[in-house]
Amino acid sequence: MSEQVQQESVSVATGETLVEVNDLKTYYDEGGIVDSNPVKAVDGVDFEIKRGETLGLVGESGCGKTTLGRTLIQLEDSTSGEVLFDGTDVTELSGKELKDWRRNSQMVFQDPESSLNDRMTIGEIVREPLDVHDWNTPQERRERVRELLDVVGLQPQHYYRYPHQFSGGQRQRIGIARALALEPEFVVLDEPVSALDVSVQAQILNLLEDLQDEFGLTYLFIAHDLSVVRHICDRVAVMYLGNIMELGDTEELFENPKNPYTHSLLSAIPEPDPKANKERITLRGTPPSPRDPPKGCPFTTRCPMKIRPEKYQDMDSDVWVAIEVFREVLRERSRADKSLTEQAKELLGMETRFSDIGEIKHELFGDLDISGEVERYVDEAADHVENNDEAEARRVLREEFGSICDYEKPDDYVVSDTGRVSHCHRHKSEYTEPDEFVPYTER
Ligand SMILES: Nc1ncnc2c1ncn2[C@@H]1O[C@H](COP(=O)(O)OP(=O)(O)OP(=O)(O)O)[C@@H](O)[C@H]1O
Repeated sequence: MSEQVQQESVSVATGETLVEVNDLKTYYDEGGIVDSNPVKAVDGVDFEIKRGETLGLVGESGCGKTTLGRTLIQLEDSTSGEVLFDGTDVTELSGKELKDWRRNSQMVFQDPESSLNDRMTIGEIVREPLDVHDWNTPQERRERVRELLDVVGLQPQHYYRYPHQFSGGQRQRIGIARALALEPEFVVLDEPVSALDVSVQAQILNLLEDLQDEFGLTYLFIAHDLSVVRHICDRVAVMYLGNIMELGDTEELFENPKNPYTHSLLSAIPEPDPKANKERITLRGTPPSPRDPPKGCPFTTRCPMKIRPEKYQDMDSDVWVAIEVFREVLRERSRADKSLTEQAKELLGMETRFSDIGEIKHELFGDLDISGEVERYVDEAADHVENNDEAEARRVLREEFGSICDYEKPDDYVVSDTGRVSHCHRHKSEYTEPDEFVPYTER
């Protein structure tokens, strides 16, 4: 490690807020398609990142993690809301102010294979941000690059080599050196080790931890590998369909998840001890389209702990699950694009692949003992489907079987002494808490 870089290392007052995010939304509106809804990639999130901490961001593919990371550092324009860095709303910055601020926050990408320009030498790649920001003299820039190569464990003579001459782990070191060139305070690490061999992953994670201590960096660590997150993050945010469902201290959250979605996500981790008798929640179906998310809780269509309407509190779990699946099937059908042929067949009153609702009903309810009342609503919905009015079918079922989870967005509830928050109606005093509730699918 060079002298100069060591002198530049900083001590940070951990615990203070560096980034404050208020009701942030990032929608992608591709335009062009008439009446198409925007993709609500980030749909109203509130949280803070403390100076010097590593905040993990986890969730299934497509839930909005990368978009959120990119929006925080203004690589993506937000639709509304605030991103305050040290109190300044960076969504309001433009021109020179934005360019100056950008030095402060950088990103390391998942795939070191494609994120480095193969036609540039390593020296040029790492120097580029210094050139863009006209940092000091050309001589000092070259010096700085050599220091940075040293800092990330590469050799000064690598300056004139090209990315293809390096292994995946080394290329990620180059990406990290480049991100650190302008001495940022905040770095978004977007799946920084997912593309690497397991043996190399540990080296890069150690490097990131050392650099954090050395330079007082604050990280947003995006990942879908939960064991990596557990190892490296101080706190974790669990994201689903553009929302943060739970956020809190890593160990606490892994040991005792409070939100039904966190429960489901964690129960999917393979148990190292095969004898351990861990409950496994299998999530039904796929997340809804971010163009048309549920009106109430984002997780309502798949939640194994969904609140039932008062009237159906004592309903058999199998019947409840069948109704939920039936509703899901109808939603899925409305999502599937009907081909022009199918639309034509429908207009001509011919059979289409969308007309097998009787079979679906039989599959779901055939073996169950359902009450006359439930049967009436299911039949009514099926009739609407047969008459090509799927929207009406969904409405009938929503009105009868819908609950607060379908109609109202939950608040964020503080669920532990350390300030963990969870986004779920079950934290209201009148309902059973998620961690005391046996999922319907487990009964
Ligand atoms: N530039 C874009 N234009 C339109 N839609 C986009 C764009 N980028 C992302 N999306 C959509 O926004 C949603 C969130 O995507 P994002 O990449 O942020 O999710 P992610 O959680 O990072 O996924 P992954 O883990 O697969 O990287 C997805 O539905 C995605 O298809």
